[in-house]
Amino acid sequence: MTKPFQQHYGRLISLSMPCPGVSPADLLRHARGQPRSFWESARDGVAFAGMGIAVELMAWGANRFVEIEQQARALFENAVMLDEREPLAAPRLFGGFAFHNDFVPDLAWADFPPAHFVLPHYQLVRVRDSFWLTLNVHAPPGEDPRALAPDLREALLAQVDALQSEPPPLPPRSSARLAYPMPFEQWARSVERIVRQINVGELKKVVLARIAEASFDAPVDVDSALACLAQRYPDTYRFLFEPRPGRAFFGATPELLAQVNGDRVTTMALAGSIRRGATPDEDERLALALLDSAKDRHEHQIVVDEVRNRLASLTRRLDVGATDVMRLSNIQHLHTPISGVLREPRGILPIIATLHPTPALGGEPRAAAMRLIAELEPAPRGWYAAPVGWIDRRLDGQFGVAIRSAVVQATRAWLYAGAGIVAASDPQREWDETNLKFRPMLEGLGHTDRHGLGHLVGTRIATDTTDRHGLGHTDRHGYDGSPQIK
Ligand SMILES: C=C(O[C@H]1C=CC=C(C(=O)O)[C@@H]1O)C(=O)O
Repeated sequence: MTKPFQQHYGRLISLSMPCPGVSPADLLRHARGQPRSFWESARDGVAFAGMGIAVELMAWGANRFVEIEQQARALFENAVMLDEREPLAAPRLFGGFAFHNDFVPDLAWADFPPAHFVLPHYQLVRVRDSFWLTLNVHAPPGEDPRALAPDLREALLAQVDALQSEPPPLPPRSSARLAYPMPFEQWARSVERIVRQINVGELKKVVLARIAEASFDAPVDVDSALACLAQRYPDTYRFLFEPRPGRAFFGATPELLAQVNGDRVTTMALAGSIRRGATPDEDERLALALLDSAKDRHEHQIVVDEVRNRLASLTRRLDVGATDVMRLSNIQHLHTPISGVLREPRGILPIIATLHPTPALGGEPRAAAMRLIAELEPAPRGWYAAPVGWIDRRLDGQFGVAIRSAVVQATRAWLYAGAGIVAASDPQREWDETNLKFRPMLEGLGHTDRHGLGHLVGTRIATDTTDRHGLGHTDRHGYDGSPQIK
């Protein structure tokens, strides 16, 4: 595998230099009209943006995780770093996977193969207050990489210069026309069918999703949408994958699928939801109701148990933290942090392959839930609810679960939202919950917030099942925009 790949592509060479004053958002604006990628992590203050494509990796079918791993290994094995000053500026692949193993791209997803990663030609990283630009190229086979260094440095300097100029203005936004192709009656029938199958013991849980279709008079302005999501949903992972101009998948997900750094793995269970309150008191009452809800606890515990089971044989230590409430502007979720030490560190991809889809997005048992999802959902999920993120040279990386997301084709966008169905689910409540989950992307796309919750910025309150006094923190830190309390 390694050899043919390298013969075909030559050898990867990377060079970085500081790029003061140019943010990842600026790079994206300069890169309009080219392939673009973006990742901003909720918790560690690091953001990446990519422009152009130096290398792309693709794979199909159930084996797509292994094939991307092999291709990434081959790409990075003999890579030459001409500069090693800022580790986060080292080359990184950005991309993601389709939800279903047998996904065949169609309609909305025409430009999204079942697995697709790009190494950007130019890659910018923000690390706290500093900015680094990296140039990734392939030396033709046989070429001495170091001999190319002076030319590459010159090209990189010219790019830093170009990026330091004013980015082009954002176009005016046009308002969305919305359509929801699945009528409530169909949703209700599907929920009832899942509940029946749960009641006869065939299943424990299935996550059912639906779509909102938005159309605009002008091309969808992803840059403004990402800026709005960063402001309104700071406690999320924001991502953009735009392999062709105007063909984009983007979102602001609160859910980390996995992060691997050497032998450390971090993940979470996120399932069980309730709305935000209109006042701090109501908000707190709702958080307590969520923690007390047998239905939501059960829905959540299925995810915790399954993540624990799947990671058990891969880890020599696994810590499941206390369940707390994650608060986002639109919704509150039950959340359990999970972390561990891997027996055999082999990077992020085997972990992703093991975890995807967790019962927060698929169901339990997995195979039966996946069959039912394919049968009941009229349109394919594409990359919705699947892993999206980045892979570094060591094959470590960070992947979110691509929920609170939309796929864009020029003037149209398809938004996705799902809800976990368990025995005690009520069709109307689950439908309302998906409406709450559509809200971030609708806001991002310029649809106004009619529910007046604009003042509630993402916070998290610390609680556990036995000791709820952590809820008191909201009084002191509540609605002031602080990204996280813990
Ligand atoms: C499937 C989605 O959310 C998942 C993540 C958090 C809470 C969920 C729930 O309560 O149903 C879902 O499992 C979605 O946002 O489309």
